[in-house]
Amino acid sequence: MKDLLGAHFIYEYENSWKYELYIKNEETIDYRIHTGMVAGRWVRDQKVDMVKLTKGVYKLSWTEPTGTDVVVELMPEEKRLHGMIFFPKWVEEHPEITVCYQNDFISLMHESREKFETYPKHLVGEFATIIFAENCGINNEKVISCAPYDGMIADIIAGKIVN
Ligand SMILES: C=Cc1ccc(O)c(OC)c1
Repeated sequence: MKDLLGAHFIYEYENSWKYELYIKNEETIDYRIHTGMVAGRWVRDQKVDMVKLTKGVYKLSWTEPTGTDVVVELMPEEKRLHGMIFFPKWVEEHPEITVCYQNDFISLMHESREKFETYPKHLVGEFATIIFAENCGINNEKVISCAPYDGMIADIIAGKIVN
């Protein structure tokens, strides 16, 4: 797992959704969603299950306060990953509720998952290409510390944002 800890990735799913992931430590991730169904959403301190499946292949699995479940299989050396997202029905119907800095809206997520429908779930499984990778060290609170904005990925790739 050592090689993965502190990793900061930006990747594009084959459906064009662009996500940013920071592996803060062995049990925690931060992330930002730049484009796609819930573009603008960002999250810190999501607890995850992290395992190394074999050399160069890692699996991250977690369940979110919205009720969304996610499994991401990372193959950093191939610059590839596969993500499987299990959205409750309500997130597909009201994605805008989840577009926020979630840490400030945990009770709204919990209320919404009770108020609206869970089933049938909306599954999105896609491969993605890793377009940016660096290591920012573990427990770096600066990596994901503001909302995503248009052009942010270009700024990060250009080295205009230093953590
Ligand atoms: C729903 C969250 C979610 C889904 C897919 C991802 O690759 C991800 O990375 C941080 C997060």
